[in-house]
Amino acid sequence: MALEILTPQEMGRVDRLAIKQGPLSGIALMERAGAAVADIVFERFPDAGRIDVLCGPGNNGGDGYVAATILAASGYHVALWTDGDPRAGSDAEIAARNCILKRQPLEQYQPLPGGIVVDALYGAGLERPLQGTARAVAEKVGAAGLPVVAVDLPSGLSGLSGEALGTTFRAAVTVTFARKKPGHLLYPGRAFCGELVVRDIGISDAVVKEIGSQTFENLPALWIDDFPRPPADTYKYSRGHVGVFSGGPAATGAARLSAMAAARSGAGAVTLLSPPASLAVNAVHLTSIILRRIDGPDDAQAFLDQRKPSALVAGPGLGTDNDMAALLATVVQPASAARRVVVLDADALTIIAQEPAKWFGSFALDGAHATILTPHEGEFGRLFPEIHADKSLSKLEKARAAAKSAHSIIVYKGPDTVIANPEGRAAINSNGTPLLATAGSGDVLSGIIAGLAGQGMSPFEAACAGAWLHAEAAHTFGPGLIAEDLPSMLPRVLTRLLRQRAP
Ligand SMILES: NC(=O)C1=CN([C@@H]2O[C@H](COP(=O)(O)OP(=O)(O)OC[C@H]3O[C@@H](n4cnc5c(N)ncnc54)[C@H](OP(=O)(O)O)[C@@H]3O)[C@@H](O)[C@H]2O)[C@@H](O)CC1
Ligand SMILES: [K+]
Repeated sequence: MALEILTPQEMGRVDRLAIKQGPLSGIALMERAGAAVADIVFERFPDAGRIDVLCGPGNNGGDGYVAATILAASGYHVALWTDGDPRAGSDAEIAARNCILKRQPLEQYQPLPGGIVVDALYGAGLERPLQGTARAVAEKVGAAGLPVVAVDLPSGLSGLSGEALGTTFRAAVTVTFARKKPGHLLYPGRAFCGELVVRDIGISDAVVKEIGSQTFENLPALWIDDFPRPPADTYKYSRGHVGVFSGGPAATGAARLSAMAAARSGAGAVTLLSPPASLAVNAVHLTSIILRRIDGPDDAQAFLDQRKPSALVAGPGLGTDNDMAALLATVVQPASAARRVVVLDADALTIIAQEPAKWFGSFALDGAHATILTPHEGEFGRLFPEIHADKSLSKLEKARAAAKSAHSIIVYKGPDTVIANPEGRAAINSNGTPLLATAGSGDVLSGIIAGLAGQGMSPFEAACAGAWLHAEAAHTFGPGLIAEDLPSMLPRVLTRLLRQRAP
């Protein structure tokens, strides 16, 4: 499965390399791209009374000329509207020359009921907000509510960031070529794209590989080979031992959600580390989860030394007072011998945000240990205020910059969660659901990630798999979901996932 995500710039390099290596020329690729667009119109709108194809001056417009020619030859009533002439010497100029339809000036276009619009104004080359006629037409089409088939990207949308640069077409279907672009998966771009279809236009996987993209769609193929597979002779502690820190008696539920999620993810043993005041309430609610009293950093250290947990979760319901900061300092120090992954969320992130430089300096990431931070939007802003405020960076680039500066894996949560490591590898999650916007959902995610990392999955892969499983569990439960339901959905999701895996 093709997992790479290409920035518009990388896609340009892929196009050029494919053309250079052959056998397909630029115009041959464009003919395939235009044909793919026409195909989607046939499939999705077989009864369209009228098709208005809007062509810009670049190669995106070139795809439009090709699609218009094919649609007209197939008997559709097609009208062609152009915003200037195609650039001289471009493949679009060849496509326009081969198009027998009469060109009409875009400023004369008026949306008509019953029609559909093919938006081939701007694609990967869009560099600034739509202006003048293009902008007015985008507004008119939006107001008329006509179905739009966008070529490569809805015009007005940044393929790099998913931001609307200004007025933007809103597509029912977007047809892109070879690979997805970040703007197709990052919000608000994902919403502007409607249904996203990726079509092969004859660019080989080898050419894409040569570009060396470090961004991937977060699908099981990205991490399934590293997914925990316990050997037949395993025992509970060799299946991973996760420690989860509980806070005071008023907020114990969050840590229990994490603990249960770690257990349901396959960790062989999970210990809830509880302050004395919370022992009774935690005990009432726990059965298979081990409960251990932790009265300050020395007890925490003793647990780490004796039990050598392979993963820890700290933050959910932890509290933010000085005692908890001292406890956290013990938790995050690199383990000397044991391999350990520490997942930090919620209150732990609040503590860290008070002195980020100090904490980030102590986060090890050397293959044996790793720190994984799972901030939502607000937490990300407090942890990384400068990166967060930098309007020139996309969410993807922000996650990467944060991972580098914090020496950590970052799970930048949201409807388009981005997972990044300090070396620049990143994945964009594409199965998010609004069902996950519910209290306690993040605590479950931390637990799943720790559960997987605790079983020996590489930390970046564990973070990616955790984000995917979390959303999949929500989809599986459906409406009415509360965080408690997520761990109990995991067995079903895992069964489905592992059934697909090759033996
Ligand atoms: N053979 C190939 O390579 C293949 C390419 N393919 C297709 O090509 C598309 C990329 O083509 P592209 O690079 O020509 O970019 P495109 O989006 O058409 O913009 C063109 C120019 O418009 C300008 N401009 C920018 N913003 C503007 C604005 N707001 N308002 C006004 N003008 C604006 C800017 O030029 P400038 O005015 O700055 O000189 C920019 O360079 C890609 O999306 C895919 O559909 C496929 O067919 C596969 C084969
Ligand atoms: K477009």
